[in-house]
Amino acid sequence: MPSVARSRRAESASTPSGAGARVAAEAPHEAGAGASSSAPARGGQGPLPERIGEYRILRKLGEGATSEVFLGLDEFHAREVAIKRVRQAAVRDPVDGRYYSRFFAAEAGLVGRLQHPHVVQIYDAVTTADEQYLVMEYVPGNTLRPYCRPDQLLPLELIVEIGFKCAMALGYVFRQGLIHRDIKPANILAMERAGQVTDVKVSDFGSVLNLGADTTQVHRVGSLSYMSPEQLDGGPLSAQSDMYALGAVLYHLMTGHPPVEGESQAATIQRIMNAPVVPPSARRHGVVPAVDEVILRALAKRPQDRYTDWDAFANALAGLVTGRLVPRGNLQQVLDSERFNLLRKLPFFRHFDDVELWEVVHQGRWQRYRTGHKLMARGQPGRDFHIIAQGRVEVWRDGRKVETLTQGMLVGEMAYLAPSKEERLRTADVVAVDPLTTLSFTPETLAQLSVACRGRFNEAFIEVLVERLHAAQEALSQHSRGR
Ligand SMILES: Nc1ncnc2c1ncn2[C@@H]1O[C@H](COP(=O)(O)OP(=O)(O)OP(=O)(O)O)[C@@H](O)[C@H]1O
Repeated sequence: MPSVARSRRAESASTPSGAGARVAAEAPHEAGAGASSSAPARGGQGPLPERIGEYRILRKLGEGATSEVFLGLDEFHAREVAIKRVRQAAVRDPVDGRYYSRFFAAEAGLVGRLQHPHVVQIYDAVTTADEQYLVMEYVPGNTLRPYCRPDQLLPLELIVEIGFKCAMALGYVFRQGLIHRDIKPANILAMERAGQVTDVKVSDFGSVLNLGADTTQVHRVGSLSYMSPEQLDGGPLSAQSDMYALGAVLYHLMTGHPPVEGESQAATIQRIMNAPVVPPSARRHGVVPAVDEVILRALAKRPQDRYTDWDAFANALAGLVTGRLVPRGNLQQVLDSERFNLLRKLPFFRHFDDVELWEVVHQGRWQRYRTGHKLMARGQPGRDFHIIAQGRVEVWRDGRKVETLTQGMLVGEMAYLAPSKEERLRTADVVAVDPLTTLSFTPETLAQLSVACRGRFNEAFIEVLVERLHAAQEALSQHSRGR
């Protein structure tokens, strides 16, 4: 939920709906490295509860202005969950209590609704006489907040990658008719492995604006440093308002400073409305003008000067990676965004939607092979199939080259699709003739995909097989005409 603090100006400003003005004051440089991102405004540090509802509590993960978040065990589904329990003192607050209840209700309204690999899933919302809590997907790691500190900045390329994933996720959210309204580093959870950020998930939908359902609005919800001019002004909100906020988060991650700072809240508000933003390149070595351009466009004062839609913003970010406009730094491996964009171009995946494509990126096995590598040998059993992501292979049978397969084509699917074990033998030798990258699946890894995604694979397989059948018939009829 958004931390709520009062801005004098915001309080005194009129709001069309008559609802109170809510501007969360962010203190950008107080970012701590721990899991807990903000000090509780009210309520104390109670002892760790043993259980919350049906969940066994393992430890505390963090706390915000209005709630505490615990790691719990969902024994029924055998999974760890994050449980966000609203502080009762906050709900009972005579002044702000009703807003806190609204924030809870907003998130509770999204149970089971948002299913995207880069959005934290909300599994359940529970209200009893004594407590209110949300049960969410557990994201092991931290928020992005510590990485805004000038001494802990992430590599540029990773920041752009984070931006791409968040833009895709927020595009998905917007297609559900929702505007997040409180995109800030503390609301983006970073999964970490061995101290490295490996993935991100957008969280905390307490401030969400449901375009289809919300008839009255609480205005000026959000966090000052990342708030768009129109949001601050109580104007109509659009996807471009979240775009501004994401641009501000990326700016902060790149430079260690929010795009606009003032000596006071009033000064910050004044600058957000009027002052030009210092380009990121002036604040971080290695940032090229193309990066400035992408970030500054998201931060344009007028919504119509930002990107027309989320895809355009995501593509502009991806273009920085593919165009090698951000230095590779320590990250030599292929990035998820590159993989995603590569698959998106392949005809095999043309019927997959973004969420399904992300599943493929995450679940498939990506491998590189050198030129000359024998990917498959005739007569050997095989259960996996490969999709050529980059490079070419030659198919040899009886000492004769029968085919050259290129990017986007399938290899080994016949053995994979064969109905019986005896038939699951490779019928040809397959050799890489270029440095090769493939994405492969076995029956086991494919079974881990969602039903919808497996359905897409089946559709694509059928299309490939029908194309092959046509090609074979064509070859046969040519052969018989030639005789
Ligand atoms: N799904 C999750 N998985 C792991 N940790 C989480 C999860 N959700 C929240 N946390 C941790 O709990 C902290 C507080 O969560 P959150 O920001 O949602 O609470 P809040 O009361 O809404 O805070 P605020 O009002 O400051 O935004 C986060 O900063 C994060 O460290």
